[in-house]
Amino acid sequence: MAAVTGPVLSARSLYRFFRVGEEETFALQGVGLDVRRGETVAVTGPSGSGKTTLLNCLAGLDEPDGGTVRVVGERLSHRAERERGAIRARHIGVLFQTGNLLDHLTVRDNIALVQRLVPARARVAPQELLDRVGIGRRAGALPGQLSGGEAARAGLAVALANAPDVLLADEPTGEVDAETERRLLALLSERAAAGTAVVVVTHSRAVAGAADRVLRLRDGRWA
Ligand SMILES: Nc1ncnc2c1ncn2[C@@H]1O[C@H](COP(=O)(O)OP(=O)(O)OP(=O)(O)O)[C@@H](O)[C@H]1O
Repeated sequence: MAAVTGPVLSARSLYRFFRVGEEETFALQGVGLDVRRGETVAVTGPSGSGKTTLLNCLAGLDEPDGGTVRVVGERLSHRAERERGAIRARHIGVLFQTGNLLDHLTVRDNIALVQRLVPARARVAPQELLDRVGIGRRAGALPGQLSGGEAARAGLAVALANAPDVLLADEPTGEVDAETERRLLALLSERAAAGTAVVVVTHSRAVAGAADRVLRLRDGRWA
């Protein structure tokens, strides 16, 4: 792959609005963001300020109504869903609150499946990833057999399975205790040191404190 100079994740002037009946919500109103390799950006903001909408657009899971998203120099926005999916599989690890685990596969097989989607690259074996997030002993469990905190950690392991260029995480430490949060933060900073650009939506002071930059959204704009 050609060396990428400049930001590995770049968003320009993102707009997104939703209409439900007569009601219009302007969820994003001209948001831009550049994240470099190895950089960790924390996004905070009150409920309804647009954090999840922003992550969905950055992940190519949602199309902005205006603006562009580029990942590793490739345009992600305004192209077919199939193409977005291929770019996401190659470059982006996603951990959202809705979960990224398939219910009928064990935790270990969830990681193995994601790893089979893209050609081999420098990545960590499933068991080692699970050991790192502290749930190595639950590798053979089905997602439905995990506690909330264990499921969050399994989700992070899946998101990191392909050593992504970009990690997008929505409240990755929302349901874990302080000791587990420290462990997950150590893993995130290790991945960042290895070159991953990390964007994390969080209400946690510890997570925001560990980030290189903290950005605050309010009513769909940077505050
Ligand atoms: N699919 C949708 N249809 C209609 N409105 C939506 C949709 N998704 C988001 N919204 C609205 O857009 C605004 C931003 O929502 P978003 O989920 O991005 O906020 P958030 O900052 O992530 O909130 P929270 O911290 O509560 O998760 C909210 O007013 C929300 O109701």
